[in-house]
Amino acid sequence: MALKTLSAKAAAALDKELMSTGAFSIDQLMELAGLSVSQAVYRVHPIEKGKRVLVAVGPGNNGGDGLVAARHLRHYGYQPSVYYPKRPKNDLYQRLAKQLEDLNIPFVDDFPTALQSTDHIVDAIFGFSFSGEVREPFPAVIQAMSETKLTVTSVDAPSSWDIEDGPPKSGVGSDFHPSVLVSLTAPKPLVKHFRGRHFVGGRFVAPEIARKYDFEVPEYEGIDQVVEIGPGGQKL
Ligand SMILES: NC(=O)C1=CN([C@@H]2O[C@H](COP(=O)(O)OP(=O)(O)OC[C@H]3O[C@@H](n4cnc5c(N)ncnc54)[C@H](O)[C@@H]3O)[C@@H](O)[C@H]2O)[C@H](O)CC1
Ligand SMILES: [K+]
Repeated sequence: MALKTLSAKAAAALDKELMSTGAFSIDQLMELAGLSVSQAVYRVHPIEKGKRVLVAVGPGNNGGDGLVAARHLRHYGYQPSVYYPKRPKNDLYQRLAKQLEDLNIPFVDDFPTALQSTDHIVDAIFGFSFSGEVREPFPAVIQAMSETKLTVTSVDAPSSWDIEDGPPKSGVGSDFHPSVLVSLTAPKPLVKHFRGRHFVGGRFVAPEIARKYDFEVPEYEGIDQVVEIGPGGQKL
């Protein structure tokens, strides 16, 4: 039996509800989402496999999750670097970036070059609000992640994939198949096209809210912030 999926529309509505009637702030949700991502990276790519992690950060909250993950990874002993070409002026993102600067985490300008000297990649470019064709400057980044032999961990969605229909039929992203996916709160319909290691994270949903949105909160163990499930969302 597979976990129920959450459409892009339902995921956005859930986000809104958590931050209104749910009484969460975006900072809290993003902190827990990014913490989940850092734990998934620690599981699939323990430090002994190489400390360098390149985090590709997009302009929205998916990018924010990536910034948080980079901070936690640094505290675990990794050496993250961050590609962050479109920085919103919003106070939250500025604070997250400042926290990384204070940890001496380098910001890199050229993603394909930075990819030559890393051990692992985190794709935090786009999540459930992505639509249409990938706009500049991200096509070259998606292309580089499609071609690399390194493990790519995608946050919530492989960036460039349609949230309902998966990889584009042609062009940028059509051959992007990350090895790892961390679905936040619940898998999105695109997971039917995913073949790698799959985790669910975002351990902050009350049972009542999950019931309302018709998805299941997975059975997290102990203090874990992620649960590994099957590629298409099957329970393991
Ligand atoms: N409840 C949760 O699970 C939480 C999830 N979080 C994360 O938030 C993202 C969704 O964030 P949102 O800000 O709504 O959008 P995105 O980051 O997916 O992207 C929006 C961003 O991207 C630009 N954009 C859209 N399409 C394109 C395109 N074709 N080309 C270029 N740019 C594009 C758009 O303009 C915006 O700037 C979710 O997936 C989770 O990762 C929260 O962190 C916590 C709660
Ligand atoms: K992503």
